[in-house]
Amino acid sequence: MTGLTLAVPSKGRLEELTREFFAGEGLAITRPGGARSYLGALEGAPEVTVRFLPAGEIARELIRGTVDIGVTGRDLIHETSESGPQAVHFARALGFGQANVVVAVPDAWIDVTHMHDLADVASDLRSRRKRWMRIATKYITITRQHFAQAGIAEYRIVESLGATEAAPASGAADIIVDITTTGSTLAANQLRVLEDGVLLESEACLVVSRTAKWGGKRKAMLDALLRRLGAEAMG
Ligand SMILES: Nc1ncnc2c1ncn2[C@@H]1O[C@H](COP(=O)(O)OP(=O)(O)OP(=O)(O)O)[C@@H](O)[C@H]1O
Ligand SMILES: O=P(O)(O)OC[C@H]1O[C@H](OP(=O)(O)OP(=O)(O)O)[C@H](O)[C@@H]1O
Repeated sequence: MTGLTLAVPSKGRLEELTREFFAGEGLAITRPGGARSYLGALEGAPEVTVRFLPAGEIARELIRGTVDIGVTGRDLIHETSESGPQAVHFARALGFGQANVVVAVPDAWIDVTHMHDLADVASDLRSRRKRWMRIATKYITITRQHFAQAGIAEYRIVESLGATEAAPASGAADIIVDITTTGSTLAANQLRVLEDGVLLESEACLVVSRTAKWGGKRKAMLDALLRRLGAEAMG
């Protein structure tokens, strides 16, 4: 395989803005097979094959080395695997898709303002109520990593794939780890971000796989493409 594979979001909030980014750099994405086709091209860069994939799949394939370059959220690289960030090179932040992964607690927990307060809540629940503190999230890897760093081990994750903010009020969990942009969903559900509760600041990025095979002419092609896209070379 001598050409380069570029994966771009096939749907969701990053799709349109990714298309605008490439067009703005003079390398418009084309989809000769029509809207339902999963293969495309970059106008003016015939060495590149475009693949249309969901953002989460792009993160997985970049880490595995089965696509060379991709556009996905920084959070999805961190969430896919703890070693994900080492398997890729973040070549350029794209200025859209901004969101923070945060720890939020019910507004009513007035004494709980920092991560270290959660450690107290967790051990209190264990010793007095004989149960674990429950965290609703779809960000399991990021939650485990940051709670371990904060020295908090007494909790259980309740996996939540949608409407995570509803979990504390419904009794499905005590607190949440989720993404927020404007904060309005958290506020509408009477939840508050801890003062040191921003676990990750994310945005859409142009990402290069370090685990792909970079022999032969492919590294030179990559360097040239990154230059055209105003992105940082992979060292
Ligand atoms: N308000 C937001 N809520 C969720 N994700 C957001 C938000 N703002 C930006 N993002 C980013 O968008 C990316 C998620 O895109 P993705 O296409 O997987 O999800 P989506 O647009 O919600 O579609 P779906 O959930 O239907 O798969 C993540 O990198 C995430 O950080
Ligand atoms: O801080 P805010 O600006 O309120 O945005 C945050 C919310 O937006 C996203 O949900 P969305 O409604 O897009 O649904 P989805 O996660 O299922 O795509 C995210 O999961 C949060 O619930």
